[in-house]
Amino acid sequence: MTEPAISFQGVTRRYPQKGDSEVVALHDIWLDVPKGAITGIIGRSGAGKSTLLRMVNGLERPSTGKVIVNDHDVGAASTASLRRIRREVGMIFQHFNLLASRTVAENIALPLEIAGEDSGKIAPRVTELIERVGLTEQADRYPAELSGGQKQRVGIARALATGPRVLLSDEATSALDPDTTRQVLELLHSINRELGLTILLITHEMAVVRDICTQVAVIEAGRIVEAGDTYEVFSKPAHPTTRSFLTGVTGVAVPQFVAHRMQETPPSPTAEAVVQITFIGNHATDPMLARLTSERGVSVNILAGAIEEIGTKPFGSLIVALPAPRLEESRRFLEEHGLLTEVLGYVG
Ligand SMILES: Nc1ncnc2c1ncn2[C@@H]1O[C@H](COP(=O)(O)OP(=O)(O)OP(=O)(O)O)[C@@H](O)[C@H]1O
Repeated sequence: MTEPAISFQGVTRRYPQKGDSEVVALHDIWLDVPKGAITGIIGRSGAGKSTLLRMVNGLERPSTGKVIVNDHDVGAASTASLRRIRREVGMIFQHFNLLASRTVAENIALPLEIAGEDSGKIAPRVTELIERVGLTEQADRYPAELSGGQKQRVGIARALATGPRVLLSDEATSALDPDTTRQVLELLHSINRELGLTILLITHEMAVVRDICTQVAVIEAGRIVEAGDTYEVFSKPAHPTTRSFLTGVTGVAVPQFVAHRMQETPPSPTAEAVVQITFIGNHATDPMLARLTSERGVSVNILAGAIEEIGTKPFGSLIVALPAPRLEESRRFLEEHGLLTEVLGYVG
């Protein structure tokens, strides 16, 4: 691998609490973020995502270990070199963090003013950035007059103003509706491609990872539990946390007529188990379900399903009902053939 853009080397972050106790927000993190890629860090609330991201621009410092960004040791940087590093690392936020009293153009100009850029150079640079994010008509509007998606475009243009090599994204689409989310992710993707910018984003949504990340790291209780190429991790998720993020990602739901009857344990000896089956790549479910019936004599009832793509590769989910007494045997059969299964409940 070529030199990584960001390298976490044995990073631990402790927060002292009252008395002798402490919170260990990050525990011995080793992670390389490749140059020019889009890397996603996914984890539940409190897993340590923000702490990890904030290490990259020096808003947090490691208690032990090193964070190397474009060859700078950020944790050990002086205030002056931290200022230089921050020019190379842009950041966008869930709630945009725009100044309400400044127009779109003035918000985007701000980092250039702070960096002491010549005033003659600021206006053309701002125009170029506004064009890049598609806000030419909104240049003189104030944040309150913009939609959420437009506000995030201003955030992106502002983060790009000083020509960073790395862009950090802190849940940048969490406050947006699905259509706007898709547009903002497409913009990030095109910036990554056209400027060769390294993007490191944190999210709690696997759909964001599926849509634009080529690399993913799963974080749980301050530890990286799984990391690698997105498609590889999606194809062979080893950790239960990764699997639970994956089974939720297709948005396939149990139909209402089943959902309202579902229970946590089998209500009768003839009950059926409702199972979500997730499949990736070339594992076609149809033959596997047909084989479960023909070879094992298990009848399978399909309740819902959808197929999507990661990059150009298929990724799908089915919800089926099958006889509860045959559940464990059926799950083993499907999992041995590369499908993921999760029991959602039982119906009588
Ligand atoms: N300044 C702080 N002082 C004490 N504890 C902190 C501090 N910042 C974070 N923590 C703790 O560290 C852990 C990780 O927090 P962090 O904000 O990094 O998680 P997260 O994955 O970003 O969560 P969320 O998605 O909810 O933002 C949590 O247990 C949190 O309470």
